[in-house]
Amino acid sequence: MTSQSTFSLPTIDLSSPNPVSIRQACIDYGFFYLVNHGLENDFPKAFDQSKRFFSLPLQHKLNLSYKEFRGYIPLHPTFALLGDSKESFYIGPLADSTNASLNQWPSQELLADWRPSIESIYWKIFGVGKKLLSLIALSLNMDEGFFEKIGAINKPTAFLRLLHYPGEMGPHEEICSAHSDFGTLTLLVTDGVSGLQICRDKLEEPRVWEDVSHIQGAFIVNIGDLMERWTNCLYRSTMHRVKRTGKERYSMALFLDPHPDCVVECLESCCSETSPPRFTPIRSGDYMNERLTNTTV
Ligand SMILES: O=C(O)CCC(=O)C(=O)O
Ligand SMILES: [Fe+2]
Repeated sequence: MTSQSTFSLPTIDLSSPNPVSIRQACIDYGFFYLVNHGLENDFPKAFDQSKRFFSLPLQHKLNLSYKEFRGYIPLHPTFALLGDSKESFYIGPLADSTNASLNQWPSQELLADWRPSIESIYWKIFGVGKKLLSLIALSLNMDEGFFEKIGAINKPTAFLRLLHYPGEMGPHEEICSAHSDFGTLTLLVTDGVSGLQICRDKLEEPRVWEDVSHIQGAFIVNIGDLMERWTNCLYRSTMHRVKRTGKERYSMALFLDPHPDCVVECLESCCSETSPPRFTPIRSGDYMNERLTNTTV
């Protein structure tokens, strides 16, 4: 596998957004930096909270072990066949009154004020994602409220994933294996330690991996597989991974996923007689369950 380092993703400025630039970034890369989103000062606080959690003794973390797609996944769990060197903690949809109780939280005695801090960052990132999704609708020549109307965002099913890569030098080159994200859109923040790479052409052999450099205070946004389906592959869900550097690393990602009952089918503006829909319509919940159940990432 080769890798190039002279590479820069497009930058979208949320304080003066231009749907044409968003469209181009999604067509060319499926990845872009998002700046001037207003959360720059929240990132260090969010990482402090993440470090507090991952610094807990293992047994406390294991008491919150992953179930129903929520909770703690330790280093090298048995299902991580690919041997990723990371531990993670998932927080599921907060607005969903039936399922919010499935979330697992460390007790107030163990980590005072952790839950409200994490809930606060969840909602703040969610707000940015919602704004971005209305711009993405405009970039596709749809009404700005389109995704909200069809249930892609109004009953949010967003998952927040806190990640910690301890920096141990294991046998694998990848500490987060190559994958594409499943849902609509992902907003990622890293602590600046390098390692994130994208592969712009997943069919090319051998794969060419390009380093995504860090921009202080920026989100790294990427298109997910369901958005690729909605847009008939006009917008790309680009494969990415984290390469081992031997350095400890923290990141966090908010995955915006449609409501389970939302049917994902080719957008009117993305198909024509000469470019018919490539995918059959699918209920988001069925698609996500299948992908989440079979994932090793
Ligand atoms: O840690 C990173 O920078 C990437 C994480 C990622 O791609 C994911 O959680 O889907
Ligand atoms: Fe990802």
